[in-house]
Amino acid sequence: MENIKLSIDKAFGFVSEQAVAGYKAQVDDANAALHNGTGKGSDFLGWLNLPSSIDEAHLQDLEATAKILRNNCEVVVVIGIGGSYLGAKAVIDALSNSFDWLLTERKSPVVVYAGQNIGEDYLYELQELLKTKKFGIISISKSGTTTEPALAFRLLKTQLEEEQGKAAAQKLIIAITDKSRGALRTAATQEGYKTFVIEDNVGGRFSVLTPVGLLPIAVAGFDIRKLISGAVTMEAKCGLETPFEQNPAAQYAAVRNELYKNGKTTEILVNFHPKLHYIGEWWKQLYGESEGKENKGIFPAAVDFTTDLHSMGQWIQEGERTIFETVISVKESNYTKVFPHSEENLDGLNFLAGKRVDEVNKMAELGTMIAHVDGGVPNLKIELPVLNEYYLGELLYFFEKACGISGYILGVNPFDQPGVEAYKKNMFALLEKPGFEAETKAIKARI
Ligand SMILES: O=P(O)(O)OC[C@H]1O[C@H](O)[C@H](O)[C@@H](O)[C@@H]1O
Repeated sequence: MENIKLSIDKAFGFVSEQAVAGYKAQVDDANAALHNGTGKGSDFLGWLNLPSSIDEAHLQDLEATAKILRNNCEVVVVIGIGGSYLGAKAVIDALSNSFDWLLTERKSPVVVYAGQNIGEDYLYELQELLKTKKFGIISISKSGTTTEPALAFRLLKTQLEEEQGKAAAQKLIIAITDKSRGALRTAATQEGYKTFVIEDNVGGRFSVLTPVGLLPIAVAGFDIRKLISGAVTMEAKCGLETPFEQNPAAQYAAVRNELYKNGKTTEILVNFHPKLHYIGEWWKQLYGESEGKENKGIFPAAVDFTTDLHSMGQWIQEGERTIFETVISVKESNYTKVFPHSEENLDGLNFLAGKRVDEVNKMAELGTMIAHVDGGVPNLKIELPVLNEYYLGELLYFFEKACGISGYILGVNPFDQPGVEAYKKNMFALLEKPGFEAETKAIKARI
């Protein structure tokens, strides 16, 4: 069976193969530190052996819960922010019909999201729409105290209870949170919601293969067993037994650190498949929060090609030479669409007649890679044989493992995010949250 494949040879005009190979000892140490729990943040390594440790009872519980929502809801609102929604959205978008919400003969509820912003119009419009739909809620927050999802949950819980009555609403709300701490846990216990636990040792951005990602993905009708099975394959392939040269996570971690050392301070994750946009968003959180600290870290950016070649393409081709690209390429499309011949040939496109759309896309991909490498942009490539649950599972775990190794090579703790607290403190001070009196006074004096 094929696996996702990493190619790093198009970086070698910019950094030497020898220099990348020279990371072997460091990478092996980093990988060992992860597996032995001897590195920074070692109390957050629950994701490391997670795929292979998921048991049948847990899967059945997830599937049974998903079934209740699938049978009773036209719309399921996933409430969460950051790691508490990006993984689910990335996988669901990657696997869904591009026009999912317009499909009339539905087999699965439409999954929508809330609590990932504080948009008043967004929440108003969502609530208006939900007045006409049978809906359920999956409320996700590891800490159980994050403002954005808490706010959305209060609004939507109230709406559901008013529309359905408290007893019926209770059956349509699932909470995924800490086992004992936080306001969401308190509410779940008090109201008797079905809950799933996010273990202490799994950070939000590494939680896609916990119920945080798995339940919404199952609700959307996708096969979480295949997703996990792909992740299990990658867990073995990126494990301690695999030598540096054959370990994709080790190779990716090594080459991106060497590129960084040589002034490539921004990594752009590229896709040529519109369904992968949110894989880029998930990846940005994973690498941004893991590596961006102590005044260092590659800045993670993402683009959708060919769309963004007509906007960001100029900058990438000729702007500051501090970037490299990591291209996610999907080898085989799921469907076939062939360009027809035209007698008039008014658009001059007869040279494409008989070719598949994907062949044009692939030539765009190849042409872009050559142009960008020529223009001074190192290119890495990750190829998925096809877009399905299994290879997405491989991809997600590959990125997680590489992130852990890469963060250790950089010398940071890849599993904390102290920097995100600063805005929260200011927001609470400005909103005069009880307990923030001194901060309120201090910040008001500054504005
Ligand atoms: O799941 P929660 O505790 O609500 O956290 C949601 C997100 O917000 C936080 O501020 C962190 O920066 C993220 O790492 C986290 O994924």
